[in-house]
Amino acid sequence: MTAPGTRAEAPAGDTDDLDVEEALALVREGHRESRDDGTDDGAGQVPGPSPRPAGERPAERHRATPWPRAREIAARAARAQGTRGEGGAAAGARRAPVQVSLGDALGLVLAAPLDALTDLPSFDTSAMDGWAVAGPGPWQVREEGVLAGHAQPEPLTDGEAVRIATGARIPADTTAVLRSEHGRIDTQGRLHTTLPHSRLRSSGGTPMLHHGQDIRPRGQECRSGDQLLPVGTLVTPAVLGLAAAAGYDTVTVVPRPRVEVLVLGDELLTEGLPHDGLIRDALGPMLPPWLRALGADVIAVRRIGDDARALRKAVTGSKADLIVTTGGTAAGPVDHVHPILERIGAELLVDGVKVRPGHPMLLARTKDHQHLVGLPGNPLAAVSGLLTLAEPLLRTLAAHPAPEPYTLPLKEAVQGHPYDTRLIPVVLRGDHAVPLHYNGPAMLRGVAAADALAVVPPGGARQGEEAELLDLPWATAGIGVCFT
Ligand SMILES: Nc1nc2c(c(=O)[nH]1)N[C@H]1C(S)=C(S)[C@@H](COP(=O)(O)OP(=O)(O)OC[C@H]3O[C@@H](n4cnc5c(N)ncnc54)[C@H](O)[C@@H]3O)O[C@H]1N2
Ligand code: MOO
Repeated sequence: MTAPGTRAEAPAGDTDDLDVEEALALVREGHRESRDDGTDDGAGQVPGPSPRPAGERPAERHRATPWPRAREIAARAARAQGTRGEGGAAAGARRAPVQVSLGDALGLVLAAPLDALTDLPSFDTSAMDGWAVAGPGPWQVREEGVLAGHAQPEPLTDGEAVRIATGARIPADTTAVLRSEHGRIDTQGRLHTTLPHSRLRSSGGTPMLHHGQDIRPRGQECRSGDQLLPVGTLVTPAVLGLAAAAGYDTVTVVPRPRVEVLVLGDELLTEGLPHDGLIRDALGPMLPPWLRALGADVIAVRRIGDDARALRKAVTGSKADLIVTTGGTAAGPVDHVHPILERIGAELLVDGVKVRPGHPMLLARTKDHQHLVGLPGNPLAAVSGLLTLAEPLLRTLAAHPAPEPYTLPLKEAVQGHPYDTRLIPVVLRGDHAVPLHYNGPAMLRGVAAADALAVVPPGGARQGEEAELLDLPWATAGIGVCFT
């Protein structure tokens, strides 16, 4: 299969390729070989297989969910709201549909069909600038012309013409519109057609325009009440245009899922250079726009530190449909996410995923109509959790269709994890996915230059092997479109 969009069509050696080369050079610089002890830091291509990856608790392997299954669970979890248990019937109590103005509807999904509120066009309309004519020519031309937006003009009588603009109302008894480039007015003020004979129909030896030519009849596109678009349609700029043309001021849509981000960790700085063991918070700036690109309304970003009580209060007090936490998912002394979830009686739907990076990610139902995705603190592991758990869940909540899966051959072999799926940042060049370096769990350098993440199955992938790709939102939709 080929990648969607223009990337696959880019001919080798064009300027797009230069951009990609620059990106590749950037992320390849300083390339080091992977360590062979299985604790690769990701600066090299990929780690070698490791029989027991560092830091993994033995019990975790039993609990961890295979990566494809984790995505399915996340996608279904939002549908099963109101029903305890992961499977839950699709009794999906989604939030009630809302009416929003056209200006606020972009990127949302129609919750009611878009039925025409009027005929389109709503009156017989001239398709061209020229003359409305009645009967065969030549025609006597009226003094007053008809412009778009004007009142209904007087009916024409046979042998009469009136100057008319594109979009203007057609006078009653008009037989055709003669385009301005196809007419000539003689010295007596009579209009003649200059159309070549082959374009004319003969009627009783008199040349005639085709009946109805260049007239858009009322209801040509739709009649009032016709369904223009079904429930589930994504509101694009074209849908906004159609809705406006069909008489809508507001549309009924599935509301944006409300998301609250809780950033955990006492070691995080929000400005300046890292110092004294403190580091910059990379997730606070990254997650809100990324979540918005996934269709969410980010209602709050809170910094909780490593304070268990504050975390509990923030979770239990949240009005969001989805709470996203960062860090604190592992088993360290200040990793509070699991204990808090247990204490508040949350139901763990996914507790660890067989994916690298990001295996400690989790998904819980905190209460009816509310879920929590726990992203690991390592930044690329957090990206992995975002795409594995948050993206499918938000997609269901927002009623967005699942993207069509697609694959591309890998330009280079990628070593795999022995048991787990790997997600590797890639750039898409021509019809190949080129794996990027700096793909370690704590690194964003690779993904910041990437177009997509390649899904590498347990055991790895050979050079030329087709790999499933998860597009990054800005690589397909453009930065201006998707962050509304
Ligand atoms: N005993 C175990 N230790 C660890 C395991 C494990 O299974 N058992 N898993 C390792 C893996 S894999 C990951 S990933 C991390 C996940 O850890 P947490 O989710 O608990 O995250 P933290 O410990 O809070 O942080 C990990 C790492 O990431 C840095 N961090 C945290 N938040 C941010 C942020 N907003 N911006 C930038 N960097 C952040 C943090 O300083 C740590 O360096 O656990 C392993 N350990
Ligand atoms: O391997 Mo972790 O899941 O460092 O990201």
